[in-house]
Amino acid sequence: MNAEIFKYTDTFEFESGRQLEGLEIGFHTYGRLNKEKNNVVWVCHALTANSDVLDWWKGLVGTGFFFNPEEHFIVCANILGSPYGTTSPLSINPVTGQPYYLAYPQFTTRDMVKAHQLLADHLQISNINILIGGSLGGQQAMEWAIIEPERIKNLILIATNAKHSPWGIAFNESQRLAITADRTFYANTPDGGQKGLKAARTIALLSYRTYKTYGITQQEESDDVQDDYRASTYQSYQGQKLVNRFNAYSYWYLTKVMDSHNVGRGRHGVDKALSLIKAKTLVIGISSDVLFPIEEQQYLFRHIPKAAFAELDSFYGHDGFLIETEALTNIFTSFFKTDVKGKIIELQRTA
Ligand SMILES: CC(=O)SCCNC(=O)CCNC(=O)[C@H](O)C(C)(C)COP(=O)(O)OP(=O)(O)OC[C@H]1O[C@@H](n2cnc3c(N)ncnc32)[C@H](O)[C@@H]1OP(=O)(O)O
Ligand SMILES: N[C@@H](CCO)C(=O)O
Repeated sequence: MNAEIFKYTDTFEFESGRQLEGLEIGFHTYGRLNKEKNNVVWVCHALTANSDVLDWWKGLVGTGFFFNPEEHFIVCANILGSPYGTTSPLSINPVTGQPYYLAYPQFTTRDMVKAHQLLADHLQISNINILIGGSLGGQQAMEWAIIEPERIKNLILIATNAKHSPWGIAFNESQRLAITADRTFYANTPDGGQKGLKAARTIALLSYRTYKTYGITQQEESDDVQDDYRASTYQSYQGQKLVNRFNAYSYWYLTKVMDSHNVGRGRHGVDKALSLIKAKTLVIGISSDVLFPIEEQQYLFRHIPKAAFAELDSFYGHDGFLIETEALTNIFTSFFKTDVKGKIIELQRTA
């Protein structure tokens, strides 16, 4: 299903003060807004996904699943800078008549939320019953719950953090170094930096999965192999898979967005910012996540006023938030049955 496009006719101003004309936002909706306007589920997607959440979060979203279009009005918007319908570095700048590429303004998770707010207003959504996101999606959801505490009733934050860590920034910087080592990145063409992007994705994968994931899925069956290992072709395949559906410029900007994520900026610190959240909040950490270790979600749990916490015990690592839909469904079900503040939801074992 193609994304619908919302065209914003005013000038969009970024947190940095820079401006963009003719902002377009790609989005999907599923189901209908009910008469009481209280059935909205808003999904914030992560780094390279798109607004078709029914496609990439199968098992959680769709008829018969936890987020059910027959019951909920489900909305997902393609994030700023991403190439699935929203204005990105490959879009034409209406002022110059040329694609932006590296002239695209640098932006932040707060700018992403500002774009979501514009779309929510356009769709006449005044209240969001459940706002949910994992990873970069969780960073956006958290920002939104701080910026507009009254609009968000329930908040689900998965495998995410309040301030991007030096470790996460280092992973992103290594990926950008891979991209800029490919000099075609500076050519400003739609396929610029593709070899660099391929290498960058393989670096990222090492942070999304674990020693154990590779051990289980990429183990050689024979002791006699001396080259062309499964783990090697897997890396190469995954890098190319991203190149086939994404571009180096969007990737560059979106990794910078993650780096600058810090809910405490201009708000007297992270703890103070988190204390502003009014939503009933579920924080989920994944036991094997090396990119957003579980301590980061425990921190959120301790500082968000009405929070519950669940640990998802998965061998998939960070990407478990995209894969472990059955365990997530069980956790959500427990969470919505309780009103107890500070509850630790039973550990979910999947592997
Ligand atoms: C427009 C679009 O297409 S958007 C696509 C949606 N993407 C998103 O939403 C982004 C978020 N999603 C993701 O990051 C991923 O899809 C995840 C984490 C959910 C799952 O990752 P996957 O790559 O599907 O799973 P996994 O790591 O098991 O790899 C499976 C793939 O690697 C291939 N593979 C596995 N082992 C090897 C190997 N040794 N050598 C080469 N290829 C291999 C499989 O054949 C399979 O290929 P396919 O994707 O073409 O079917
Ligand atoms: N695998 C995810 C990033 C992990 O947060 C994506 O490609 O969007």
